[in-house]
Amino acid sequence: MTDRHHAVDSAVASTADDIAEMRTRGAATIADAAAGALATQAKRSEATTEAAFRTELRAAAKTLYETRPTAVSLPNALRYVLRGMEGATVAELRASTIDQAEAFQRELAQAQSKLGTVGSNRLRDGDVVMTHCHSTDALSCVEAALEDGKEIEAIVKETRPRKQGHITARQLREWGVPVTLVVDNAARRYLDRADHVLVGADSIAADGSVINKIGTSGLAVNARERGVPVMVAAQTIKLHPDTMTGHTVEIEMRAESEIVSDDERADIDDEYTDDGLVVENPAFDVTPPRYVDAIVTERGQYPPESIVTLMRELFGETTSEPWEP
Ligand SMILES: O=P(O)(O)OC[C@H]1O[C@H](OP(=O)(O)O)[C@H](O)[C@@H]1O
Repeated sequence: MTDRHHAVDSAVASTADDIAEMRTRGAATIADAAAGALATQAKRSEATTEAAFRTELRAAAKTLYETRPTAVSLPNALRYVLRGMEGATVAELRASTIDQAEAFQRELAQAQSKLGTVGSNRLRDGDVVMTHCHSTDALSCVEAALEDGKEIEAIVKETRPRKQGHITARQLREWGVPVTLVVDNAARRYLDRADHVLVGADSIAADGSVINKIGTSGLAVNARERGVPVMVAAQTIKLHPDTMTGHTVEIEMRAESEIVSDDERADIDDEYTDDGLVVENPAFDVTPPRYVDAIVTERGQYPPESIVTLMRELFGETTSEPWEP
């Protein structure tokens, strides 16, 4: 273990593990957990100098950052908290970091609720929404519509391989929403009954492309062909500032064991010695802006092509790694 790893609190390491293993998942939830972990690091730090405290917090941020690559809400959360780390003494640094993390978590919750209000204005009484994966931002739009007294129904895609659609279905049922759960391959057939496709996002690129759970792009193309509008619910924490300077968003490749067991693999091809059978498991895909009707944020709704103006306003032109001063 390096000194850097020694400095990272065990609670931070455990939060990082939870994110990597998807026990904590969903872009907004990951951001909230990461900010909370930095606050914990600040609270528990035994650093005696300002420099040591800063080093510890940056090491904690790096540990959290290295868990999953696609949802930009994670580095955006880390950057937000570390930028608020101010003071000339350890006590001041500790207090400012904790305050900033708590402010971040408060703003995250408020943003989601504001976004929900904006998104719910697009939903009419009696509408049917088709969902993909589980997005708290997308669900906040349904929740706000229900609070307005609108009746909403849902067609929920299962979302292989991890079946986050079950989480969506459970939440919607708790709210009393009639749910039809379908396998992913049934989506096109059920689009005939849908008034909206409603999904979240892990990252939004400067050109308005939406990076979300694998299968979103195919759904959006089918929805366009069927004339069903596609609404993406994404707080501004999902805007990916690096894409303004030409960077692309890394798509996470997850373990093949999420798709096939060892036995299933051996059943297909038991020749482990060659590379004849390759199993790939990308967690996300990219939906081009022309298939998206609106990106709904806490700052209002945007056509995807104009999201870059909001991105520039919020993040400026340049970015750095979250732990860089
Ligand atoms: O922030 P909220 O809207 O909750 O979720 C946003 C997105 O995060 C999820 O990723 P995963 O399940 O962590 O791979 C889904 O792709 C979902 O659309």
